[in-house]
Amino acid sequence: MAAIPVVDFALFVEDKAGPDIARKRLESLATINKACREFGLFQVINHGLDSLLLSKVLQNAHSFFELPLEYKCKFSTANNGMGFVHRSGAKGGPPDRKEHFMFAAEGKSTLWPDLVPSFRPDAVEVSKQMQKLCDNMMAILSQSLGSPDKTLRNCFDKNEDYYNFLHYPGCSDYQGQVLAPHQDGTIFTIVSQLNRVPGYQVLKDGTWHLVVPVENSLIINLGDIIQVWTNGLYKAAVHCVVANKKQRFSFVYHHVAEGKTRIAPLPEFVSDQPKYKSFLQEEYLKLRFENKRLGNNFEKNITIDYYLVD
Ligand SMILES: O=C(O)CCC(=O)C(=O)O
Ligand SMILES: [Fe+2]
Repeated sequence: MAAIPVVDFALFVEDKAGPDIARKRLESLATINKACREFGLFQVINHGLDSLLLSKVLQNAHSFFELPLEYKCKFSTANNGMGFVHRSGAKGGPPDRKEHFMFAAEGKSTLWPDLVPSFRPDAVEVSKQMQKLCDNMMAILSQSLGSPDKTLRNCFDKNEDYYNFLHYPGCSDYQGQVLAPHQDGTIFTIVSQLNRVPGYQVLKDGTWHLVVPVENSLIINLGDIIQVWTNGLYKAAVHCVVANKKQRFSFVYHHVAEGKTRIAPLPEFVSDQPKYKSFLQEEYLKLRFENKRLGNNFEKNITIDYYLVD
């Protein structure tokens, strides 16, 4: 089975020099390039996120999700997928066996659970650290494409990130998918498998690969927008979560360009014809959300293929 590469980010974030470091960086960039073309995904260690903070985030998520459903439902907003959502998934298809609590990273309007007082400060702090990692990651991904550091970052002015705490209850009598296969409508998504219970899988050449949680690692999962910018060179990861006997917690950070950003293939990645028409980020997210909510046909959820040039 093809292994999912684990990249040591210390090579990039630490201020070191020397021929050995330069060579290792080039090797890692080649590893990232291959993984992004084949899986749309890789793992990173030494990413700069505070591991103690992530263990507090896990504790907070644990404390919140074990509260009564009635209390958690006070944090449902129902209009844009933000807030608490008990079981989601496209109508007409099986519901996902999970609950989640989603926030806009700017954090303006979402209510915070008063019964878990550390939830908010810890989430705000981890989101700040994630933002820094996103900026570094954009530069590294650009380098991995053989382009200047700012190439991908110059595609948008501002970002509108959001993040999500997920809880998958343990399943003793079910072994299928608990989160349906999908690609994220993001630039990329960073996933922390908080309590290291396996479940996250990625699809490659028709086979699902389990992304085994490595201690203190994060999954970098490319989304549709990088796929469009690179005209299909880098893939958005097709991923799902499968059941585990143990309950599973994850923290997922979605790096997203501001709604008014126009998305189109970058000329440097188009040799013949652009594969995608241009569109607004907000238009795509709205289409995806409405399609999911109306769920007129489970098989026909809107994906990035909607913008393929005929
Ligand atoms: O919970 C996970 O590990 C993955 C969640 C996910 O794919 C998503 O929220 O888009
Ligand atoms: Fe996802």
